[in-house]
Amino acid sequence: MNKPIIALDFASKQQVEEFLAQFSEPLFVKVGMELYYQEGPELIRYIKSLGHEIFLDLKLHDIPNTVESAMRGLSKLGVDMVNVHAAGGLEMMKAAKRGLADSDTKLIAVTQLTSTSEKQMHEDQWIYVSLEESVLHYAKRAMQAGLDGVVCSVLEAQAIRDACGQEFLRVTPGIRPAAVSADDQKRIATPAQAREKGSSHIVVGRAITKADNPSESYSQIATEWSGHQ
Ligand SMILES: O=c1ccn([C@@H]2O[C@H](COP(=O)(O)O)[C@@H](O)[C@H]2O)c(=O)[nH]1
Repeated sequence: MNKPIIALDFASKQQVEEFLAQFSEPLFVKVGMELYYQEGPELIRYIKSLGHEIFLDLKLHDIPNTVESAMRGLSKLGVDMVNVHAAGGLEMMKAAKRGLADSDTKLIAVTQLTSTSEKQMHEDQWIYVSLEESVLHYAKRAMQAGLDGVVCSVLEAQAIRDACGQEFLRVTPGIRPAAVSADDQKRIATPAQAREKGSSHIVVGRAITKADNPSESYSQIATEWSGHQ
């Protein structure tokens, strides 16, 4: 079972240091826009030096040439996973993959953000199919482009596994243990539901980072996710 991915949604390296000091084991962490835009590649090198795996969640979405060049730069960081928006299209996703050609970094595509409801998708994007159909369409395009998987919610993970196979990654944020607030997330599920419904990875931020005891919260989530309760 893959480790839960902890979203390090912090504003500074100091906050990251204080947070990571509470853990004694190697972790799988996610660095997103908030942290990377403030601390940059140096922070990635620091986290790697501690022995943690890294998902660099920058969600690239631009013309193919720009994305390919950006990915070529990111490939030098030696992170474990990066991503693009599937809405950027097949050619953009293929370009992103070309940019990573000389690295082992896995490339996944965001389908529909877990903060998006079906109603919002209709109103904001004018995509008039069901949310699951839209996510499945993006997943199939990502597979066609040669990507390693997608970011989706737990609610679509099983359908993607059925359509794209077990090896195609289903990385699922929007994870909320029972009784934890949904915040801005719309398509949420518990760690146990993620396991039952076919997620390959779960991404957890505030339920751990804002907990009174983050390492205890992490252990409880990891236990529920693994099914060894
Ligand atoms: O569809 C998506 C894609 C990325 N995210 C990111 O995951 C974490 C979730 O944080 P929580 O505090 O557990 O809600 C956050 O970094 C998002 O940028 C996502 O939520 N949904």
